[in-house]
Amino acid sequence: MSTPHNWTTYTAFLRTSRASESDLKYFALHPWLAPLLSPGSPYRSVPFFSRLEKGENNTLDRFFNRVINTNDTIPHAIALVPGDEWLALRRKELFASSTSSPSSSQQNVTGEEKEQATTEQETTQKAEYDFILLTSLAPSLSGFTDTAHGGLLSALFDEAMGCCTAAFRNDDDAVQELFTVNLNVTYRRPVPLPGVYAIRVRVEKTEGRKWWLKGELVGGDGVVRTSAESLWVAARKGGL
Ligand SMILES: CCCCCCCCCCCCCC(=O)SCCNC(=O)CCNC(=O)[C@H](O)C(C)(C)COP(=O)(O)OP(=O)(O)OC[C@H]1O[C@@H](n2cnc3c(N)ncnc32)[C@H](O)[C@@H]1OP(=O)(O)O
Repeated sequence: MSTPHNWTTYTAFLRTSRASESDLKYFALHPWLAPLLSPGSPYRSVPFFSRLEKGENNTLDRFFNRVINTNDTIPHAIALVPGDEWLALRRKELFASSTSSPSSSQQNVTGEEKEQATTEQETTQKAEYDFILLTSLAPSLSGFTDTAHGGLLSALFDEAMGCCTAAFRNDDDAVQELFTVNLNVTYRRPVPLPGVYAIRVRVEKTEGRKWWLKGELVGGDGVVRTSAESLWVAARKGGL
């Protein structure tokens, strides 16, 4: 077991963490990932939160941080997140008309503010996706021969989407924890093993306690092999 990561809040974790040199070196070997990892990229490379050890007495994320955190399952995984400025603009965009705004200061965005946000978007580096998971998938994740198991792919989408929603919640947030209530995965093409893949996800819209997300998995050939749509619901205030 590795040393537990010393995180306090997810926002602080995103701001202060950097993906490990060994993971970065590994993914940099794949030329198709260069635009995402280069200094000019709109994304920052951070550790994949779910993969971090949370401590012997903390059972959070055990599936991701222990069971499939091995050389013959997922040897390498990192997350790419947009810069703070772009995330702030996306927050404004997503919660402008929603009652599930992540903080009271972001509620009731006026037309003028929307216009300002649009101008800011033109000057801030645009990120097409809200969260990207780069992952290597090793042979022991097979269902059919040398092919990733569909259930594993669903779990990867679920986790990437969960991390994506977490980035939009502020630490002092009125929004409660979010849960997947529906995850619809379309298996378009087999996902060969071993391989390196990007799972890129985006929040499509929010409405009250409900958040809709979309995602797709691609490899170096750019073919969308799997896609997913999900609905997340924020727990009622005061807990479940
Ligand atoms: C430090 C932080 C770390 C951050 C890192 C994060 C990484 C995390 C990664 C984690 C990744 C792992 C993630 C996982 O694996 S999460 C594990 C899998 N998910 C669950 O276990 C969730 C189980 N479900 C529940 O507990 C309840 O349903 C909750 C509490 C979520 C809502 O129950 P609640 O009683 O409060 O709400 P409601 O029933 O009134 O519904 C509310 C609204 O939603 C609509 N609705 C509901 N269901 C569906 C449906 N299926 N299709 C369409 N619509 C649906 C419903 O009609 C209603 O709409 P409206 O009538 O209001 O219009």
